[in-house]
Parts: sequence; C-alpha cells; structure tokens
Amino acid sequence: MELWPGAWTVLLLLLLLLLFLLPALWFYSPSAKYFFKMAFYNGWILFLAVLAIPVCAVRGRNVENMKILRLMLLHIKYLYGIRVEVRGAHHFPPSQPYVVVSNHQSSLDLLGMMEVLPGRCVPIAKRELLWAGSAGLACWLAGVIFIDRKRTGDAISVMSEVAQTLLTQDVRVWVFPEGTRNHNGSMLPFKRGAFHLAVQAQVPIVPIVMSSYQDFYCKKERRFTSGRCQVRVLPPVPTEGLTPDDVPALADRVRHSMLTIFREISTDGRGGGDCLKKPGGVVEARL
Ligand SMILES: CCCCCCCCCCCCCC(=O)SCCNC(=O)CCNC(=O)[C@H](O)C(C)(C)COP(=O)(O)OP(=O)(O)OC[C@H]1O[C@@H](n2cnc3c(N)ncnc32)[C@H](O)[C@@H]1OP(=O)(O)O
Ligand SMILES: CCCCCCCC/C=C\CCCCCCCC(=O)OC[C@@H](O)COP(=O)(O)O
Repeated sequence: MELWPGAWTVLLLLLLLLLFLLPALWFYSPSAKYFFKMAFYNGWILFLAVLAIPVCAVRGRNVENMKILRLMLLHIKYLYGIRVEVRGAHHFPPSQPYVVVSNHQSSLDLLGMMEVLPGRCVPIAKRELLWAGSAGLACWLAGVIFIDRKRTGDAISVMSEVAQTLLTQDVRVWVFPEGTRNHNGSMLPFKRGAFHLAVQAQVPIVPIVMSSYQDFYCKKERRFTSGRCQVRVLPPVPTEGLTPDDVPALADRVRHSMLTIFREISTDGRGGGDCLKKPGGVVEARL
C-alpha cells in the first residue's frame, strides 16, 4: 500500500504527541490518572480472561474454574499498591455449603473478594456481566450464577434452584445483598434473596465486610491512589429452624452487624461519609 509521503511525518508527530501528552496527563491531571487506572483495570481483567478461557474451557463449565480466575486476579492489588488485610478467615465453616453476603462498593471489590474466596464458591452476578466480552465468558465457565434483576420472578426461581444446588453439589455462593454498587459510605437496604436462599437450604450465612475505599478511591472526585483495605469475615449466622417469615428480621440483623463493623474498620477519617468534596473543600458526610 502506497502512503502519501507526508503521512509518515504526520504519524510521527502524532506518536510524539502521544509520548509526551500521556505522561504529562498522568503526572499533572489526577482525573486523567484516574481514567487511565480504571481503563487499565478493566482492560487487564479482559486480557486475563482471554488467557483463562482456554484453560477453563478444557475443564468445561465448573465451579472449580473459579480457582483459576482467583489465581489470575490475585496480583492486581500489587499493581495498584493496595494492601488487603484479611481478618477472621477462621470463621469460614470448614466443609459445608453456606451463603456469603458482603458489601458492594465498586468493581474493585473483586480484589478483596479474590483474597478470601473460599473453595467451590461462586458469585451471583447481574446478567449484563455475561455480555462483558471475555470476562463474561470466563465467569460463565467458572459457574458464576447470573440473574436478571429486571425479572424478579425469574431471579427468585434461579435463587431457589441454587438452594438445591448448594446442597446437592456442595457449593457456596457469594451474594452482594445491596444488589448494586454503592459508594456512599454506608450500606443500602439489603435485598432479601440471599437470606431466603440460606433459609431454604438451611445453611449458615457468612457476612464479610470490606472497609471503605474512600481513603484511596473516590469515583466522584476521580481519585485513585494506593491504599489499604481490611476484609473482615464475621462469625457465621445459623439459619436452622428459620422459616421465610424470619427472613426480614434475619436480613436486618445481619445488615446491622455488618454496618457496625464497616464503621469500625473504615479508617477514612471521614466517618464513612460521602467522599464528594464540595467546591469549598468541605467533605459532605452522608451516613
Ligand atoms: C479473569 C476474569 C475474571 C472475571 C471476574 C470474576 C468475578 C465476577 C464477580 C461478579 C460480581 C457481580 C456482582 C453483581 O452483579 S451484584 C448484582 C446482582 N446481585 C444481586 O442483585 C443480589 C441481591 N439481590 C437479591 O437478592 C434480590 O432480592 C433478587 C435479585 C433475588 C430480586 O430482586 P428484585 O429487586 O427484583 O426484588 P426484591 O428484592 O424487592 O424482592 C421481591 C420480593 O421477593 C422476595 N424474595 C427475594 N428472593 C426470594 C427467594 N429466593 N425466595 C422467595 N422470595 C424471595 C423478597 O423478599 C421480596 O418480598 P418482600 O420481602 O418484599 O415481601
Ligand atoms: C466485546 C464487549 C466488550 C465489553 C467490555 C466491557 C468492559 C468490562 C470489563 C471488564 C469486566 C470487569 C469485570 C469486573 C466485575 C465487577 C463486577 C461488578 O462490579 O459488577 C457490577 C454489579 O455488581 C452491580 O452493577 P451496578 O452497580 O448495578 O451497575
């Protein structure tokens, strides 16, 4: 293919511009740095998923594949300088099915989740994640359970099937009972699916709390630095003998204990409040 003679000069100039512009943006614009870091986070996960897919595919769709995804993602915390400190891991029941419930601040939760993910444990995820390119396929191969949040009836019947699978195939599930990402420094009201699931299967609930990221990450402020996060595993909550009527009180009790721990371990100096800085530099606290 013949290129117009000036084209090389233009290409060279563009390349030089990129070489200077990108580092300049990185160093002088915290917002640009935030975008690069988030773009790399997603891009890197998509790339790792491409590597994981053939390895998982030869084993077929299997919860054991979650181990492969976990191993592949464990190093990401080092790339971002995030120290993940795990406490209470001894609370995981050693060999029985259970339902893990944890707070959901951002897609960075994947880091804390992979740090403590027990064997044969699969997350319940929104159906849209299935279409996230290679990551969606890798999740499917690892047995991630997808629910359609727009169809309550369907989501509930999937959860009821899961209650059976928990017992027959000895698996554990990880649910984010807030049902969506929430970075407002507190926890949204809990949806009850996870608790119905645990009561139906009569298995314990293991609550896990990840401390606030607001020290090092704030989407609204476009701030993403290195930092520290504590992942606390709480003692299992038994559900034997409980009936569907007990679910609302059970969900409230678990949420209350998680919120107490969340406030205790979140050392962001903002009281766990909203990280959004008002124009005057005042931090708005919304508990
Ligand atoms: C290398 C590559 C790696 C890639 C990454 C790998 C890792 C990937 C990690 C991915 C992480 C991804 C993370 C993510 O994607 S997080 C987003 C998806 N997860 C969730 O949404 C989970 C939490 N949601 C729920 O539990 C909801 O309740 C569901 C979804 C079930 C329905 O929600 P919906 O909003 O539609 O309705 P509602 O909550 O108002 O409920 C309506 C009524 O039904 C009752 N009800 C509920 N359930 C049951 C039940 N089972 N049996 C009997 N009844 C049940 C309920 O009590 C209520 O009644 P009442 O109480 O008002 O009378
Ligand atoms: C060819 C198509 C390419 C599509 C590219 C899509 C880019 C996605 C890239 C990487 C995927 C990273 C997987 C991270 C998983 C994080 C799970 C997560 O945090 O899901 C959000 C969900 O809990 C709640 O969602 P909402 O807050 O309700 O919203």
